[in-house]
Amino acid sequence: MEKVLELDKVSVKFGGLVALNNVDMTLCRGEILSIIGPNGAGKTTLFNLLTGIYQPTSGKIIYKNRVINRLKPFKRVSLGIARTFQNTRLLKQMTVLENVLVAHAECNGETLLQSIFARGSTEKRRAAIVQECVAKLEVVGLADKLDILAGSLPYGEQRLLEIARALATGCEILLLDEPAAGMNATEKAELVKKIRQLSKEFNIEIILIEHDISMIMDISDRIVVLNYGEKIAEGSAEQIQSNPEVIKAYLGGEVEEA
Ligand SMILES: Nc1ncnc2c1ncn2[C@@H]1O[C@H](COP(=O)(O)OP(=O)(O)OP(=O)(O)O)[C@@H](O)[C@H]1O
Repeated sequence: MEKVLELDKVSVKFGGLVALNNVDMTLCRGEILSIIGPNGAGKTTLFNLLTGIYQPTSGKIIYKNRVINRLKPFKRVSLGIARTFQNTRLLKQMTVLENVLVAHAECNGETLLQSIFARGSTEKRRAAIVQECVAKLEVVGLADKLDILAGSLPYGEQRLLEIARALATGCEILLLDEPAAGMNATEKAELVKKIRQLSKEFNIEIILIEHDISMIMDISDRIVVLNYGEKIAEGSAEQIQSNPEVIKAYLGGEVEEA
C-alpha cells in the first residue's frame, strides 16, 4: 500500500521526560488509523508532532517523501495536514457557515471579508466557495444549520462543525482528537458512519485519538498502541484485542467493565 506519512524512529523529550521513544509509524493511502493508550502515553504529543507544534528530538517525519520535521504548523496545513482539538475552537459568535468559510479562507490566502462578503473576488467565486463549504457541512450533517450561531449548537454538533472546518482547509490527512467526547451512544454510531463517509468522499486519510474502545474497534483499519511513549503494538482491531501486552497495559480494565 502507498505510504502517505511515516514516522521513522521519532522521539520527543521534554527535559528528562521521554514523551515518545523511537516510534515508527506509517499511514497508508485511504486508511483510518487510531492511536490508543492510557493517559500520558504520548497520544497528544504525537498529534502535536504531526501538526508541527512540537518538533522531534530525534527521528524523521516524512510526508509524501519529504522530511517535514521543522515545518511550521501553518505550512503543514497548507500541505494538507489538518486537525481538530479535544476542546472545540469554534468562533462561537459566528454562524455555522461562517465558521467553515473562515477556515477555508485561512488556508487559501483569502481574507475573511473576501470570503464572506466577496469583496475583491467575484460573486461566482464566492458562490463556488460557499458551495464547497456547504458540501463539507453536508457530510457532517449540518447543512440545514448554516445560519445558526456555532455557540448555540449542542456540544456534539460543535464537534462535527470542527470536523467540517478541518475539511474546509482542503486537507489530505485529518487528525481527529477525541471526536466522540461528550457524545451519547447513538451520536457515536452516527459519527462512525460520517467519518467513514468523509474518508471515502473526500479521499482522505484519518488519524484518530479516542478513548472509546468500542468505537475504535469499529472504525479503525489499523490501531497503534502507545504506552509510556513506546509503541507496544500495532495491527487490526482483532490483533490488538488479543495482544497480551495491550491487554495488560490498557484494555484489561476496559474489557472487564464492558
Ligand atoms: N509540553 C510539555 N512539557 C512537558 N511534558 C509534557 C508536555 N507535553 C506532554 N508532556 C508529557 O508527556 C507525556 C505524554 O503526554 P501526552 O499528553 O502526549 O499523553 P496522552 O496520551 O495524550 O494523555 P491523555 O490521554 O491524558 O491526553 C506526559 O507525561 C506529559 O506530562
